[in-house]
Amino acid sequence: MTSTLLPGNIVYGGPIIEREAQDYRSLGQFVLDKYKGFGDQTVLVDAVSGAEYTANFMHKSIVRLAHILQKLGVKQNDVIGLSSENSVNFALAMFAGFAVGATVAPLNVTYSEREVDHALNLSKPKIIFASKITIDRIAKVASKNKFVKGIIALSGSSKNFKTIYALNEMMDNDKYKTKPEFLSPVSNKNEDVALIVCSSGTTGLPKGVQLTQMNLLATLDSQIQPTMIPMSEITLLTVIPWFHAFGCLTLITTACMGARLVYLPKFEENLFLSAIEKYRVMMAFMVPPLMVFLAKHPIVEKYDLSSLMVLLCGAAPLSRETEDQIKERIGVPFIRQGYGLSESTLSVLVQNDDFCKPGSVGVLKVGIYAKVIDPDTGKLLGANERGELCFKGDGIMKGYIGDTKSTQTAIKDGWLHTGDIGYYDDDFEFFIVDRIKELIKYKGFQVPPAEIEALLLTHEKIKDAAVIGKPDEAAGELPLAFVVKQANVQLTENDVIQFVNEHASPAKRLRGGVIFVDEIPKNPSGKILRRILRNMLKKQKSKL
Ligand SMILES: Nc1ncnc2c1ncn2[C@@H]1O[C@H](COP(=O)(O)OP(=O)(O)OP(=O)(O)O)[C@@H](O)[C@H]1O
Ligand SMILES: O=C(O)[C@H]1CSC(c2nc3ccc(O)cc3s2)=N1
Ligand SMILES: [Mg+2]
Repeated sequence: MTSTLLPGNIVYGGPIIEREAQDYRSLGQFVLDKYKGFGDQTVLVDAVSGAEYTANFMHKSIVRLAHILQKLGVKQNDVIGLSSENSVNFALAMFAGFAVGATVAPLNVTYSEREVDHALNLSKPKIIFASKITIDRIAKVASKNKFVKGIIALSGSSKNFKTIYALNEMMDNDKYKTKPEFLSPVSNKNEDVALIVCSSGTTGLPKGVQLTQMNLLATLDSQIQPTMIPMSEITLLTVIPWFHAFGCLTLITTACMGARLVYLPKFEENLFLSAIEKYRVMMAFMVPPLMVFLAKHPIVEKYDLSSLMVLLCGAAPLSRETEDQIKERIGVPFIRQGYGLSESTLSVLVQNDDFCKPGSVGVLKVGIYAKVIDPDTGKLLGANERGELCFKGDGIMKGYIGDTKSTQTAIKDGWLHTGDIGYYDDDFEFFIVDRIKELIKYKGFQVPPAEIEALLLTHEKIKDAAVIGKPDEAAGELPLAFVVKQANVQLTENDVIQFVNEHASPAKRLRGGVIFVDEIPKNPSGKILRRILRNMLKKQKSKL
């Protein structure tokens, strides 16, 4: 599939050839029918317990839970919160929510009480599913928010809320005896919101991104394309949290494709590697910190990772050097980088066999339009010109919940303005430079921190790195690096500064200095938390 250039420098990924999901009455019905069709195939594997779940089991359990939700009074377009680590119950709760036509709002499990309160007040769920690691916090915050009527414990329990139901009791209780089938209500596909995902909160407070039934169904149609190997024979691995758009959408798409998805509730070095070995994983969903781990960590050598055919990486910048190191070290034949946002449902750009230049994020997916504009003047730019990336298409969100102002800034004439700077080359292959908000301004030069970070990661004594702008009266900002050393190595500030001087243009030199740290703060989807680094810098300065 090759992109085409439309009048006015608009690039188009081509039409979706086969419509299937979009013609369904609802997302919930589509998932139910798919699971039913996959019969006794194993579709989910818990890599910690080793438990395996068939599509029949999923179908039966979703039908039962959907009936239970109805008996608890959940109606079409009611909102259901979902706060859990990756687990089979997460999947059941979400798909049962879809089955009754509810809006599912996954919540980040690492949120503090204050953040949970913010997120709940965006989506205002009537019922919340919570697991043992989050239920106390959820219950406490829910008890202060009248719109929450009940909590369903996926595991664990809490005394902080009066109406708590235990999932396993309800699933076994005869009182809830149900029919073997469930008919999902017909949805108003362009209006009804299926999912509210929270954006990562990299640039401010997380926003509640509303994805409609159509956003999801059309995205499924663009994903479900014939593959060389039947999907039923493909084993995938994911550790990306399902509460995040990337994790959540990959769960939904793999469920509808009938692949075997091995999941981990959280990242643990040995478990991640042993799961690949044990289940002969062919494809894994990755974020850059996981890629750096595969490229650099000594224990990787102890495992047989020869089954790995494809690594799919997104959510933050991945350098070509890391890509090369992985290819060399473990011989994974294909690394496919993609680019997406919570606001775009899943990725809008992804590499394929024909378009996979090192460091690129690939080409437009079918159904997606793109344009690059000058962020200051709004002027349309052409090939090889850097500017703000904007996207249009069926996956673009309906808007941010309860925030018309931000929605109007983000979507203009149907175009999603991403806040990311990038360009496409003569083959319409895209490259991300950095976020507009994160560019360092040194004497009028725009310095992308991601580029210096990628360079630092090539240094064999550097385990991890992050770069920010240090405020400076004369120059505006000076690039400053936070560096994590590899274990037991000698490395000085001057070594790092010299290394960058040798390999980068003058504006990128680390004139702001180097700070050695034990760890780079990142969120669960692998994004560097620059706010925390800026605060660390401020504190250091006030100590001096
Ligand atoms: N392959 C990639 N390379 C570089 N950046 C990427 C890639 N994929 C995603 N991103 C970044 O992730 C962003 C989308 O992430 P997400 O929707 O999770 O929230 P966020 O933008 O980090 O947070 P918030 O919008 O709340 O500030 C994109 O705008 C882009 O900056
Ligand atoms: O579509 C794919 O094959 C994979 C390759 S990487 C990818 C995505 N990356 C992101 C990043 C942020 C986000 O909100 C969604 C996605 S999907 N999708
Ligand atoms: Mg964003």
